[in-house]
Amino acid sequence: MLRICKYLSRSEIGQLLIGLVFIVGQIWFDLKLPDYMSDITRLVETPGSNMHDIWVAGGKMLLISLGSVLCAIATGYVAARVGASFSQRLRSLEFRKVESFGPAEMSRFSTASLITRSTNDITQIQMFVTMGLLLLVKSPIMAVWAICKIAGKGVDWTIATAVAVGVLLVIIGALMTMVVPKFRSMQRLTDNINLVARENLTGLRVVRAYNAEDYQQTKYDEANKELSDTYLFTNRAMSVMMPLINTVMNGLMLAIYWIGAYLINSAGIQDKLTLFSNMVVFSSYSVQVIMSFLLMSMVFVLLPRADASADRILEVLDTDPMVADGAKNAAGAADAVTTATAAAPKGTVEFENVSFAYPDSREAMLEGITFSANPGQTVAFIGSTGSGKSSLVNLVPRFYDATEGQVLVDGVDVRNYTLKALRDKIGYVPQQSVLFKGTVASNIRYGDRPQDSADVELVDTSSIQGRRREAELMKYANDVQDLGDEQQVHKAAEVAQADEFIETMDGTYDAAIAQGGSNVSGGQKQRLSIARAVYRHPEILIFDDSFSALDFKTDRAVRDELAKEAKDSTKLIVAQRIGTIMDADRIVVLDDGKVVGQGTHRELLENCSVYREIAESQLSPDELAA
Ligand SMILES: Nc1ncnc2c1ncn2[C@@H]1O[C@H](COP(=O)(O)OP(=O)(O)OP(=O)(O)O)[C@@H](O)[C@H]1O
Repeated sequence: MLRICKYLSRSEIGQLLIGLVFIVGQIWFDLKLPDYMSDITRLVETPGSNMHDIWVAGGKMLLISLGSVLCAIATGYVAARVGASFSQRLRSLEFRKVESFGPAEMSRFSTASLITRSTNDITQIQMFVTMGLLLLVKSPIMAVWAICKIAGKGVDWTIATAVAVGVLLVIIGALMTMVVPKFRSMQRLTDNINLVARENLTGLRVVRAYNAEDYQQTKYDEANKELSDTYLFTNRAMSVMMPLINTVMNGLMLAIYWIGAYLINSAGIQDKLTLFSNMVVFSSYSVQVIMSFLLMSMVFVLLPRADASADRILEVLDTDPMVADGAKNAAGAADAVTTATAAAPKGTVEFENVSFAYPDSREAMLEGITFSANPGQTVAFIGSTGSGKSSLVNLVPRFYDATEGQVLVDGVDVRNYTLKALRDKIGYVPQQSVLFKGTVASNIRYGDRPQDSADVELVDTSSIQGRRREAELMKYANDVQDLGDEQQVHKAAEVAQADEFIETMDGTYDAAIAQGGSNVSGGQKQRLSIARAVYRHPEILIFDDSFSALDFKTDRAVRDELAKEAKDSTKLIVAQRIGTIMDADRIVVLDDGKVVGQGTHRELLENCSVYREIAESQLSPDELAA
């Protein structure tokens, strides 16, 4: 928990210190009250006291109570402010970190867990900062202060209070031993329930089609029951805490008055009044002592969960992605990039004896891959399912790094580029098209522009200047989003053969796209994904089986348009259909992670048996002979 505090900003630490002053003020006011109570008791008991003096003492008590309330409000205000801005920063930091993660880190954490970590876990931290941190500070100060106030006012009463505190500590200790491990497991169970719910929602159609609702329901019920049982256990255990503490508190009162009665009874007439007044004061302070332990026990309820959450958040924040920024790896990478870029023509892609194994696998998936693609050329990859085509093209934008050999773009090892510089050169169309909630146009002009900076500034929203800066940045981001060049958006859609169906949509380019593109067809999604890549005018276009959902005619039309409009871009195309790639300048045939043939369609038909088999299974004898 302490480690996460290093993410507190200076202004937040300052505000917490101000909060501390208010807490001390509140305690001072609270502990001042019994003094006036004692005065009033003495005045009431003393024959001939002036009524005016009692009113004055009562008035002071009221003012002191008001002071305590004001301090409590101020403390709550400061704590809420710090809690909100701190959790906002943690969420932003976690989001940034997750954005830098590659597939390896994503599979290590799982999407469901990352969502819980940036929502539920951060809420635990926020709750702790807003409530727990103050209690953590307040309760010991209050306990020590109250004990100092009663020290020396009566040995018997002090012993009774010490016994009550001892009993209280045993109760709290026993309860905490039972519930803390459960509190810790709660976050993991929340992950689990998110995982099951997410899987069910994303696979809803399959679940329905296979009548698997009962199966999913059982899975969800199991996860749900486990979480509910844990909640129930902890809440039941905690529900006995309050009555027990109340019993201890009432028992202590009883003991103080009982002891008091004995003491007053056996005291001389002149000491009776002092003893009585001491007893009243003592009982008030002992309540404060017990209250401070009660507050401490509340801290123990919040702390274990916040502590577990802090560990989970830090686990994400401390993870360095396997694919690191080039500038960090190689000193002077920027120079290397500039020099090499000047030397090699833009858009060159070379694989030099590249081997690759997935992080969780010992066997190499790709072995000894060597080929090159010159600017403007189309290089296609074909091979049976699982032969490693996607794994190969994924090495260019560095979703993974080669385990051996080198992948070079424009003559420079991709590991030497900053990720932004490298990815600015690339337009990537994934195997499964991904669209984002927004409009058709916002999906086509999606992404950073090359001139944009790599990182958005992380502002400190705990200060007024920070919140102003945040508003400015958000306004800028919104303005920039609306800026895209309309003509280029239309042109990209034309190249991807998406313009026709966009024109028929309600609102055309401003038509709404639902989350994940669920309101357009698979082929339409693919075309919009292609348009998004084309819009960037990148040096290198990567199509990972991106024509599979297109009919033959559209497939042909897209390739013709690409040849015209993106003639300067190097195109790497992964495909299953021979028809899609037979015009490519070079076709690389993969089998079980190795290159088994390279050349043009004609050359491969003659000298690559794997290619010939694929071709014969897809083309008619006339087409083969053509
Ligand atoms: N993230 C991963 N972790 C471990 N192994 C993986 C991962 N992704 C793919 N593989 C394995 O790598 C092999 C090649 O997968 P890849 O997706 O590159 O094949 P592909 O040729 O593109 O197949 P397809 O034509 O079906 O898309 C497969 O055997 C697959 O099981």
